[in-house]
Amino acid sequence: MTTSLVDVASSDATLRGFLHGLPGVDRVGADQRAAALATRSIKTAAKAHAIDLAISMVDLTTLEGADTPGKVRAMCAKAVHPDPTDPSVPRVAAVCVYPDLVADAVRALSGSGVKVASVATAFPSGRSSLEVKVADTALAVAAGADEIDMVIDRGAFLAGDYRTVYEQVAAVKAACGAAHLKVILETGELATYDNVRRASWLAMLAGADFIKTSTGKVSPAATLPVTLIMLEAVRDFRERTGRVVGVKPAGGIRTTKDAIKNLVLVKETAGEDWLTPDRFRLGASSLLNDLLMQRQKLTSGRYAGPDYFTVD
Ligand SMILES: O=C[C@H](O)COP(=O)(O)O
Repeated sequence: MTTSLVDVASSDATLRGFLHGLPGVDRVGADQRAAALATRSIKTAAKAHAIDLAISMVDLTTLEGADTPGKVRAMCAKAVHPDPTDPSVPRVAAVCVYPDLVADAVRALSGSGVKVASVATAFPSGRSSLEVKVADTALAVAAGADEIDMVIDRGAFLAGDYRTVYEQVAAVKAACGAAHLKVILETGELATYDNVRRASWLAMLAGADFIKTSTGKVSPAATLPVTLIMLEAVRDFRERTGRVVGVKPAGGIRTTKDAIKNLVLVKETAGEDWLTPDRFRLGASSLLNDLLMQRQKLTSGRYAGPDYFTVD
């Protein structure tokens, strides 16, 4: 990290000064650029490649109060072999579950190469003490989670208390040990694009390995302009510090078209370097089946019937 960025977090005033000194986001420009990139058409060969890449980037997610070990085991089987009749379909990147279901996912995925991600830190609201957030994280990691998806304290952020957010992210990062930390900004609650840029930098300064748009519980979730702003942030952060941070849009991504629009955005904003599951994920509970259906349509020329794939 350059000296200037190390110093940024040394006091409340320097942290605030740095975040408020970031260039403002041109709202109209960001909306227009995202909309223009979303209309790019891609050739059939590129589409086949994009679908497999998107499958390999999916964090297959279930975050419902009614989740059961059985549902998680079924999801894990699908994560490893998305289409059991076609071994050429790649596995997904990770499954994402509540902390109490991590052990079930770890058992079901043993040796598969699919990572286990767990939400933590009083997901989705983030309303608990730092002690509880750290314990929530430590328990998920002890149960075998490879990745932790934490939520920021939006109340503190919006009140301008950046120090609290910074310290919470840093403490949770320490509790992660070797596990990777994704920091959820919940952009639908951040009110402005400038805040999305500030929250992205704040999370990265505090140690995030990934920045993630949303919990999936708040609308709007992963919009293209917001993902664009976050991709610019990781690009600029690497330029400034040499450190690579990933991006995970999550929430409301349901179709192959949505996934491909995201991949175009990655290529045109952060660059091709980011087109890998180590640097880009798609958090989604019900995207995978559409990717599988479109993949089959490309290979066989026709769609499978609606009952062909198991329910996401
Ligand atoms: O982290 C992922 C999200 O919770 C998934 O949201 P979704 O159900 O809208 O796909």
